Amino acid sequence: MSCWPRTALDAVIVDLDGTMVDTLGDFVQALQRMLADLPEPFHTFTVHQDLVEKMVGKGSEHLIKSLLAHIDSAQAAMESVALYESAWAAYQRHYVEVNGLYSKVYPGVVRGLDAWKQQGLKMVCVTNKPTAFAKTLLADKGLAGYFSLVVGGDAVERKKPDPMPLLFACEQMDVVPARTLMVGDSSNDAQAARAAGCPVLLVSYGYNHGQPVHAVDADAVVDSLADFRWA
Ligand SMILES: O=C(O)COP(=O)(O)O
Ligand SMILES: [Mg+2]
Repeated sequence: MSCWPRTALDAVIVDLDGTMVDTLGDFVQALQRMLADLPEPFHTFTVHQDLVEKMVGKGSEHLIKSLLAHIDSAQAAMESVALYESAWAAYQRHYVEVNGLYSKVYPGVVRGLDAWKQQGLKMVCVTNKPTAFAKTLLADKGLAGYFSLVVGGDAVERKKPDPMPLLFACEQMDVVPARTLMVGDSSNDAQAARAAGCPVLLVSYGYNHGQPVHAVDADAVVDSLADFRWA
């Protein structure tokens, strides 16, 4: 259970993948189709959801590189630039096709967002997903209207766990980090929040690199955004 005094917060920053939308299915599909465009041994590798769950969260570049290295680290290292460039281009192409089709909004998300909106809190989405993919997904899932801004992984120079995207979001909302709650699902979100000086609330159901989220330094953990309560 989380309890913040209403007077303590002016804004909320909400993470996307693993917090609002379960997107593992989209990632699996895009990665599987990307591999089909690459030579062996990548071509025939089968992508499983539990593998992707451990690799997701640090942006598309990291996800693609982690998967290629997992399949064949020696070859991935040897052909790194050319292999990565064709993988990246294929991934972008396929992700556009699958974005939102194999994903769903987690239970409690709409209730949680509605409650914050009704309280008049400013709301921004900060995700490591590329901005264009994030905006399309939020619109597709009926969540775009909650956010005055979407800061994707390509919007500023550094991604979470760096505090830069959170500080940028606070600047844009004209709020101070200490009065801005970061809501996320992983240590990336928590570390970025701590470094920016934001309080942090984590959800228990997302992707924390395959690690238990309760071990992460956070102010509170909830099983659903609908469980958020004011003190
Ligand atoms: O694309 C990713 O790496 C996931 O992004 P998010 O958890 O920051 O939304
Ligand atoms: Mg996330």
